[in-house]
Amino acid sequence: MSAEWPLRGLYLVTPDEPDTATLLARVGRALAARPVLLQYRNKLLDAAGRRTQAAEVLALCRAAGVPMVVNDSVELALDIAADGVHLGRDDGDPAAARARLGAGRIIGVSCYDEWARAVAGARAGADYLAFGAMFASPTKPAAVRAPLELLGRARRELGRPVAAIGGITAENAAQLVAAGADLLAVISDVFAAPDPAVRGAEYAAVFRAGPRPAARPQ
Ligand SMILES: Cc1ncc(COP(=O)(O)OP(=O)(O)O)c(N)n1
Ligand SMILES: Cc1ncsc1CCOP(=O)(O)O
Ligand SMILES: [Mg+2]
Repeated sequence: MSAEWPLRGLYLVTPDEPDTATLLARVGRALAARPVLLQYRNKLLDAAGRRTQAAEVLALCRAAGVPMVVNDSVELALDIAADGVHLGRDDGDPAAARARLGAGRIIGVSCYDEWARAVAGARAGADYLAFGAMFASPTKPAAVRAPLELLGRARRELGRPVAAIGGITAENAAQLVAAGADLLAVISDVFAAPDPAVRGAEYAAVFRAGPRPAARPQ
């Protein structure tokens, strides 16, 4: 499936949940919040376990009409026919990923706090550029922190949707959208909530108040 363009809204990223039934129940609730994108991410399971979970989460996303990208692995994205991939600095070259995945799939690139990575990611054909951690992250406490100003600069100068990640909550989300974030990538605040559907739905109001969407890259 193709993503609604421009990409703008809640971007859910799955937690490291080893029990697949538990994960699927949480993802099912979270999808009711109507995220614009979901990333399957698991840093604990082996490759076979990740493949099983990713394929099942993808089936839920398809039923909900939500595009799903896979963290770290172009191979896994191709294997399960996911909608794309998210790549960090250790996950391979975005231009090579584009050559393998073709034009229609989504490629997201981690830029951390580095402007040069964002410029290179845009040149390589990334569909969105991700910055962060914006706040202290319960999931990744050692993640480098990125300044808020990078969001607006990337939005103005690079013509790609800008994702913010790291420690985002429904309470601190508005300042990120006001600063230029198109996508808010969230793990704990939604998936650790008593009901991910209720918590996820709290993000919608933040986007209604934010700046206009970035133009689609050519
Ligand atoms: C939307 C989004 N932004 C950043 C990341 C982090 O990617 P990476 O640096 O490769 O770290 P891991 O997620 O692989 O631990 C992300 N996954 N998603
Ligand atoms: C993958 C990643 N990269 C930077 S922070 C982070 C984790 C975000 O999770 P949370 O929303 O729980 O802070
Ligand atoms: Mg990675």
